[in-house]
Amino acid sequence: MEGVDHLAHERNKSEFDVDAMKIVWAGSPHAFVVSDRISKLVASDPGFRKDNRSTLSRKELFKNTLRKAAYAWKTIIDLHLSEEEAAKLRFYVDEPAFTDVHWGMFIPAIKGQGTEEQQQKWLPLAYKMQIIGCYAQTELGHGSNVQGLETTATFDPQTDEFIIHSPTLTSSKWWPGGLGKVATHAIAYALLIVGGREQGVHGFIVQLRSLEDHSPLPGMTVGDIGMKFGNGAYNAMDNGVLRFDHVRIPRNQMLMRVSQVTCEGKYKQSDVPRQLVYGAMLYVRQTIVADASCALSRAVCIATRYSAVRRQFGSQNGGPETQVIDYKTQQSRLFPLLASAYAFRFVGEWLKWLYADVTQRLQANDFSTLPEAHACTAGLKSLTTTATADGIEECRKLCGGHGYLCSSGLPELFAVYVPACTYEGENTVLLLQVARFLMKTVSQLGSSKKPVGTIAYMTRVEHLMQCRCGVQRGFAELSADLVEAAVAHCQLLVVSKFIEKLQQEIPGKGVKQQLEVLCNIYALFLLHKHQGDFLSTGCITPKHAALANDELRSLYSQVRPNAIALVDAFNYTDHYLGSILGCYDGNVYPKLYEAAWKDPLNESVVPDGYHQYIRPLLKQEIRTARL
Ligand SMILES: CCCCCCCCCC/C=C\CCCCCCC/C=C/C(=O)SCCNC(=O)CCNC(=O)[C@H](O)C(C)(C)COP(=O)(O)OP(=O)(O)OC[C@H]1O[C@@H](n2cnc3c(N)ncnc32)[C@H](O)[C@@H]1OP(=O)(O)O
Ligand SMILES: Cc1cc2nc3c(=O)[nH]c(=O)nc-3n(C[C@H](O)[C@H](O)[C@H](O)COP(=O)(O)OP(=O)(O)OC[C@H]3O[C@@H](n4cnc5c(N)ncnc54)[C@H](O)[C@@H]3O)c2cc1C
Repeated sequence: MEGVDHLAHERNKSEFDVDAMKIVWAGSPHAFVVSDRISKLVASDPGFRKDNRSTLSRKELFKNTLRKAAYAWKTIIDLHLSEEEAAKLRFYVDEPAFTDVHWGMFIPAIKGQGTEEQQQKWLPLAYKMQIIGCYAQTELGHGSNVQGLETTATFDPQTDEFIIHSPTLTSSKWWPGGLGKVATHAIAYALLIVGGREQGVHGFIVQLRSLEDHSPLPGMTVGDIGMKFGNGAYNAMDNGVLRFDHVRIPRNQMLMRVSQVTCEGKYKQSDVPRQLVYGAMLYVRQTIVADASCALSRAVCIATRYSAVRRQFGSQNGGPETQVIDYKTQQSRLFPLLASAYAFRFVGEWLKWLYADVTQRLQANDFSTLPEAHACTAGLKSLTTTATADGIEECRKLCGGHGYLCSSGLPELFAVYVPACTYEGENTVLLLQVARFLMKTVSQLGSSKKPVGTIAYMTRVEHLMQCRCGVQRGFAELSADLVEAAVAHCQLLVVSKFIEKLQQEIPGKGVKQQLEVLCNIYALFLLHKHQGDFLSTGCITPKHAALANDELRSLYSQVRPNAIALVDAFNYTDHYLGSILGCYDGNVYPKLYEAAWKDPLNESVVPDGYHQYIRPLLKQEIRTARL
């Protein structure tokens, strides 16, 4: 039935002010207004249609992405959108594209690592998209180990230039988004060699393609690396390969905020720590954490709405069957994910604040909080992306067979999302960074250097004081356990930031109560999942574990009547959700039925290939047919 809200009875059950929750989710009334307006603008514009993506060939998909990116840019200019509105537009267009890396990595790298002069020269061009940049760090042979990169940048004092070269096959740049077919420029990372001495990896601005006809400049071999996981999905992005053959660039194209090379060939290090070369990664990891809550909430919204529509078993006297959302097993799989989506939202908000704080300090040459910011961005990026990728897949299973259809939106969401566990730092490698930071802190316990901020709790953990002398030994041997410790530390961060959020004033009838329920679910679910660790370390008793489990069940019952309203609070349009199972009105079956007939296979009743392959088989003519 068109126009009927099949989930109205669910919405009527809710016990809190959904509009007020929408503002909490968006972050502020202003953020809500912007997000709401831009999401509707994108949804209502046929230029941003995306429902046909899964049936396009790679070339069609890519060209369509180019068209959309150009159209989005035109929209931004025509409507005079602010940077905030433009970023929302990119978000709701919902398609990975070269523009993400241009705005998300190329520009931040120049801002963070370029001198004032370099920023003045390059940023205006980049902001107007008169040049399009990518971030070329990873190589065929080296991704995680940045110090192991093989591309060289050798200074030639005769010409005042760097010679950028790929000495081996494994030194070919491999993976950078936008590099394959679009970018005109790259921030290329290379081992700096000055006067025959290696000075570590640095970033260089390198022009790749002609600004006249887009052909690669002399000395560049560049192309796309090929199809990736999932049809459609991340294949809209032209991840690329690039080889340099003694490419010369002017000396002033080395990003020189951290260190400089003079025209006489002297290498000078400023007071700025070398780690700032990694600054763009710090920035992107922080945005990835914020994005995790979006991806997870989207999957949870689909699975929750569909779970309220779907009925199986339990019919009494010919009445309707039971909504699957009423099964305790469904609730125990779904509601912790709902709670996680909210938890990641708030920790993402906090991380944004932390990032802004560290950036401000860095500008004032205060580098004291950089290690903590690195540990937090790395650890939370790892934790939230792993949980989100797993959560999306769980949501697909929660939708049963229909979840496997592309029209559920979940396969594509998973395929687009799952590389977040690898890019911007492989998740285990990042957890090892957190472990290193934690172990360093433990080794300093008892000294005059008191842990502050997110590690202040360590002084209160007596057990840590006892093991501090042994922590410098056996890091590699114990790394699997240390990674678990790093996860636990990050979980503590997520829980504590959720609790801090609840200590703020939160207006709206019943809103705070709902958030308290979700916070308790998040914390108790973790306790339940890791109860073996809690019990074996004596942190809780078996009685505590049983109580936690009882409490969880009671909390699930409290969420149940509010579940649909809690996902409505994400305020996602049907366009953004891209899912028949998750559509706002819950009118799932007619929409699924209708969509099936739009599949290209159904364009003809008798399929192409019938006369060639099916008929000969049926007629037992297969041995004589030319296949
Ligand atoms: C107006 C219009 C507007 C339109 C708007 C549109 C908006 C669009 C916006 C889009 C926004 C965002 C979207 C982004 C899109 C993202 C797409 C994703 C694309 C993917 C890109 C990539 O993957 S890039 C490549 C990433 N690569 C990695 O992450 C490599 C991982 N490896 C590392 O980071 C390091 O090598 C490693 C951390 C493993 C270091 O290992 P190690 O060798 O042991 O360490 P060293 O190098 O020696 O370093 C030693 C010390 O440095 C510390 N440290 C390391 N990293 C950092 C860091 N980042 N910050 C600070 N400190 C760091 C380390 O801990 C050591 O410290 P110590 O004290 O010595 O122990
Ligand atoms: C979709 C996508 C987009 C990307 N975009 C870009 C881009 O725009 N620009 C760019 O420069 N790069 C990009 N990358 C590359 C990405 O940053 C790297 O793939 C990532 O950093 C992981 O490095 P790797 O591939 O070398 O993995 P590896 O390090 O080879 O990982 C393989 C395995 O080894 C393990 N491992 C590695 N080191 C250790 C260790 N020290 N201890 C224990 N275990 C270890 C890992 O945990 C993992 O299980 C992209 C990648 C993808 C998938």
